Amino acid sequence: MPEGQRVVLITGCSSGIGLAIAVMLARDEMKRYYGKSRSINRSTHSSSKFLLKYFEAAGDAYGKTLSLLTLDVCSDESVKQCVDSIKDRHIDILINNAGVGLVGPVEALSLDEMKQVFETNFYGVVRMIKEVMPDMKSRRSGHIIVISSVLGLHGVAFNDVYSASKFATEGLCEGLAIQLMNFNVNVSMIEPGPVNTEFEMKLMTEVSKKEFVGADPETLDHFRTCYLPTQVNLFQGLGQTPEDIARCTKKVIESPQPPFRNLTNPLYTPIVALKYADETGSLSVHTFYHMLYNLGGVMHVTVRIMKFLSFGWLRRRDNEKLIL
Ligand SMILES: NC(=O)C1=CN([C@@H]2O[C@H](COP(=O)(O)OP(=O)(O)OC[C@H]3O[C@@H](n4cnc5c(N)ncnc54)[C@H](OP(=O)(O)O)[C@@H]3O)[C@@H](O)[C@H]2O)C=CC1
Ligand SMILES: CC1=C(/C=C/C(C)=C/C=C/C(C)=C/C=O)C(C)(C)CCC1
Repeated sequence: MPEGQRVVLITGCSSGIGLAIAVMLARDEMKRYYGKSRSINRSTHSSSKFLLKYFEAAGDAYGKTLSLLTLDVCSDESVKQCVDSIKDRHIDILINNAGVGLVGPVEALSLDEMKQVFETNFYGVVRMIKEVMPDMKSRRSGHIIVISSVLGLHGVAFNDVYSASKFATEGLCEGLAIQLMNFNVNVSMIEPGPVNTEFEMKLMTEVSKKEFVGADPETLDHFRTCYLPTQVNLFQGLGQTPEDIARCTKKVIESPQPPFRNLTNPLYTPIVALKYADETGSLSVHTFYHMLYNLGGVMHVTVRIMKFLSFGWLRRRDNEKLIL
């Protein structure tokens, strides 16, 4: 690896945001990054299909500034093997991106499903950090990045467990960010709203297969006729691309003083701000209730309201360029 290059380990690169970040860093025109990306983790995945997509996206960066490793963030052994396989275990930037979603009424979800979400989204991050952080501390240099979510900052109906896993990760990292300042190690959260990746498709496929036994008919009706159409409209109306998130992540990596919190979607910022505008929580709970149950059927109106609200917000931010 040439002098001055920084080693980046990104988890969950077979698709979406992880793949976009890996490709963007590997193609850095100044060749400042050498990427180690986690590849195939499960037998359910068609590895040849994935590799084809990966090679296509990486182009001639593959093998030069990008290579693939196998990693399952749910396995202690796999995490250790992956980090051990890197020369001198030297990782400058760890990007925790691997994650899974879960939607549906809580009473109809099994504890096993919930544990799997925490195993990946929370303990997966804990495992990676435990393996990489001690070396960063002793070198007194490093950057830990987590692809969190706006759902790590506020709850959304029927996303309760996914949101809880991201809140847990935010709590973990907020504490670490403070401790690690003594060791010159930075911690940054990237907090996207909806992003158009396979994530939503995977959720919708799961939903179509489930009967949600245990939920009463009224709740199930709210889920199917209010929530799901709202989610679809929101992804269409406000969804960012994985490349948008990759650009934001690269900007955070390259910042001399990387911020801890990084919302990626200015259109979504007012939604998050509601929570902080009223410390009792009533403002956000009541607003979300009305947006879902009274305006859900006309979600395009809600999206317009969100764009309108963010317009005032954006005028105060001189570096954003947005077409509404
Ligand atoms: N899409 C969205 O709207 C948003 C996504 N996020 C977050 O962004 C991150 C990336 O999601 P996104 O790109 O959208 O979704 P994708 O489903 O496209 O990508 C998720 C990636 O995580 C990998 N992964 C899942 N489980 C494991 C595991 N046990 N070990 C290693 N890798 C694993 C998947 O690999 P494989 O398929 O092989 O299992 C896949 O590469 C997630 O943390 C998600 O929570 C945050 C906000 C919004
Ligand atoms: C229903 C509903 C909402 C839905 C938000 C959603 C569905 C966000 C999804 C974010 C994702 C998928 C993040 C991934 O990490 C709003 C806008 C808060 C307004 C109130 C009603």
